[in-house]
Amino acid sequence: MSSVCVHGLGYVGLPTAAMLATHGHDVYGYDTDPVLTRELRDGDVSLDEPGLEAFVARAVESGRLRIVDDVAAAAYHVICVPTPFDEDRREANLDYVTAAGRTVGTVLREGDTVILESTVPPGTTERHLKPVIESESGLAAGRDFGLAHCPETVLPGDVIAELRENDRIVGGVDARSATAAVRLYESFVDGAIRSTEGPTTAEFVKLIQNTARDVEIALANEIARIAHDYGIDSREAIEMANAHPRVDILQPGPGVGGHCLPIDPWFLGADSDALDLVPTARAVNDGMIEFVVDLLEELLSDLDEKRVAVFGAAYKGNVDDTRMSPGLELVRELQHGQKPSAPATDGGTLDTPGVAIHDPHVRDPTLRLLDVEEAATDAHAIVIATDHDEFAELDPDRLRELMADPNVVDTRAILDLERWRNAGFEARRV
Ligand SMILES: NC(=O)C1=CN([C@@H]2O[C@H](COP(=O)(O)OP(=O)(O)OC[C@H]3O[C@@H](n4cnc5c(N)ncnc54)[C@H](O)[C@@H]3O)[C@@H](O)[C@H]2O)C=CC1
Ligand SMILES: CC(=O)N[C@@H]1[C@@H](OP(=O)(O)OP(=O)(O)OC[C@H]2O[C@@H](n3ccc(=O)[nH]c3=O)[C@H](O)[C@@H]2O)O[C@H](C(=O)O)[C@@H](O)[C@@H]1O
Repeated sequence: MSSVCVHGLGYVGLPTAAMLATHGHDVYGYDTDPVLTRELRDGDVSLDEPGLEAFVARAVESGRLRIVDDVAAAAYHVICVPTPFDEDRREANLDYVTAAGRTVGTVLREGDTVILESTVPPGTTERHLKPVIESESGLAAGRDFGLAHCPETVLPGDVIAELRENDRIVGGVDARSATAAVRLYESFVDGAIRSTEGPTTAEFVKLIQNTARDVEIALANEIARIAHDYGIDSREAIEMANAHPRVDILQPGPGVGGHCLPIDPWFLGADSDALDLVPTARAVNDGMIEFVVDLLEELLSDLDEKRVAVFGAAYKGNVDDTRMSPGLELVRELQHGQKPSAPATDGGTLDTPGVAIHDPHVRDPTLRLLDVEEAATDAHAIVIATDHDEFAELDPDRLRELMADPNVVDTRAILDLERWRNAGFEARRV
């Protein structure tokens, strides 16, 4: 077993650190956010991920996972820092990767191995991270220390199982780097571990996985819009089509959220002009908000002076992550559509009298989140924007009593619409 310093204790780094500790490694969990590290030392895991809090608590209690505020020297450094998309410059923001590389460089020793897990544009490990670490440490990648990219592929909502079960791809800057990185993953991964010819291929593979899913969802979304024009239920049509052994259409919805699928296609295009279908798919997915507004207008004819309750601020069901959430995008769209006389947003919060937001999973003080009944009171329509399990259990009879008008748009096909219609609702479904 080895010593490992995990850089970044978010959705990816925290479960990875706990997993490594569970498998006998001596792990230092390092994060630059002192509030987060203090909370973690107090046993407080704020991420809404099934089983994660207990998993981390066991790793900490075992003494093998130490949450630290100062970077520690270790045989392995695993970098799990954010790589957001810079909307203005239309490129990946690699500042966190640079900072992590510098920090690693201050404690790096000959024989150590550095692994970048963050999702990055092709070429980042070789052309960006390598020179940063080399100049800070005075050591050479491949000769003095190992350097590899091993993209993370866990699905939020099932992270602990997928960390163990998913196949992994490892791309080292040389064979020794790859061997060292593979050895670390072999200690806890049940899936296959494949080595690629260099880190750039590994970076590319990760990006085409997420791009493929984004494009496939775009097809489902376009089918939903076409089906609407024919008065056909797209969900039923898709289910029928998927009975064919070689057809597997995904589910339409209000668009694609999260901080991966909507941005990774742009990372893929960082150094290539060959993207054609991919940006079109992005536009189709982003355009679904407009379609949801169209469905609302079908029900309400005019959105002026109407109160809409958006149920679901998280980007998908049963998670608390609101990054690039279609539900919040819909809220913004509805706010912009309000008459100029309507009250402006409140100090940057997503809050106007005409739009109410409810989400039982999200705890975000910058959003004025209401409970179910407050959100529904005097509303002219409810939009189900996220497929949280709780929404399938909503009581249409009670909601009808509270609402100004009983209308519902179910963008996730999670409601029993017959029951809602029997309760007096006018309903639309994406
Ligand atoms: N969330 C997900 O489901 C998945 C994310 N990824 C990728 O993994 C990477 C990390 O994503 P998340 O864990 O979701 O991010 P996150 O935002 O949840 O966590 C990142 C953590 O890194 C910390 N940090 C920032 N700079 C640091 C530095 N220089 N040194 C140490 N810590 C630092 C932040 O304080 C934060 O706690 C991203 O590249 C993301 O695209 C890949 C697969 C799945
Ligand atoms: C190829 C793939 O499945 N990638 C995963 C993805 O996680 P993420 O939670 O973003 O994926 P997701 O469950 O497809 O959700 C993304 C978005 O797409 C929407 N969605 C998803 C499936 C579908 O049929 N229809 C649909 O509209 C979701 O509601 C959500 O808004 O991106 C993760 C990442 O890279 O961060 C990656 O680790 C995960 O394995």
